[in-house]
Amino acid sequence: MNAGAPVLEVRDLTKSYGGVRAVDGVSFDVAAGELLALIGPNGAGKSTCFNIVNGQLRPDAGAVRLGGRVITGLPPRRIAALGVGRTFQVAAVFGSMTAAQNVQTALAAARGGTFDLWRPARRLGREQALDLLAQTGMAAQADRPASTLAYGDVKRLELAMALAGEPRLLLMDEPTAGMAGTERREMIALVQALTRARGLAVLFTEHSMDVVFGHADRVIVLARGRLIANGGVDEVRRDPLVREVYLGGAPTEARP
Ligand SMILES: Nc1ncnc2c1ncn2[C@@H]1O[C@H](COP(=O)(O)OP(=O)(O)OP(=O)(O)O)[C@@H](O)[C@H]1O
Repeated sequence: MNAGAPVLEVRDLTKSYGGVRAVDGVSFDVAAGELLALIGPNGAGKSTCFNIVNGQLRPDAGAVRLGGRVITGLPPRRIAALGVGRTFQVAAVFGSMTAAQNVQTALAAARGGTFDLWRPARRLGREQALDLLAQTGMAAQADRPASTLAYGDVKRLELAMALAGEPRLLLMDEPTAGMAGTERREMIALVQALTRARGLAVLFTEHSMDVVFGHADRVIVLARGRLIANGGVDEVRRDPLVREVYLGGAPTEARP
């Protein structure tokens, strides 16, 4: 990695679906240890940006660099192996496996193998899995089948699984979706603590504005595929254009 280079550099990304320009000349960076929120109205282009960064979609133009290296157009598995993890709005875990076995599966996948419940190898990675579960507040749930876990715990498990790949960059689709009050605040505080402790770069989408403005280090705002703001929490919250198109507040001034 280049000394001082951001973990993620997105430059002039453009992607159209037929006549719809879903992402239009978008550029931003994410640094190590930074929690960056990507917000915008429905259809603004957030998922399209995520899918380009992790290789599920090819942009029409523009570049994505990870640690200074161009990764645009590489297949998703390759990009994951280079250190890009992702968690989804609807968690993807195996319900019949325990929490620990789910993390062991993720550890095995990160090493390019498979986890076999029925062979002696089933203890492989258990200690490391337990460590990751402890880091996400799930130590007491390690041996429970994932199907019996509370919703918030499934999201914590998914986070432990994402960390199994030792990502440098973690993309999180609405990490607190479906959670209320205290659980939501605890989840984002956990993500924030892991970001700091591991020097992770985290890019997350989120519809809860209390989560975004209470915890993000910086906020970028998309509207109809264009980046309309990029700055600190207070700066973005006060931005008249952001208020007009997204936050629903009265615009205080027009922009050229
Ligand atoms: N596969 C597709 N085919 C055609 N149009 C698409 C496709 N995927 C997305 N779009 C369009 O591209 C635009 C951006 O969509 P995208 O899903 O990236 O936005 P988003 O900000 O993630 O929205 P949401 O918050 O609703 O998930 C929208 O107008 C959407 O209808």
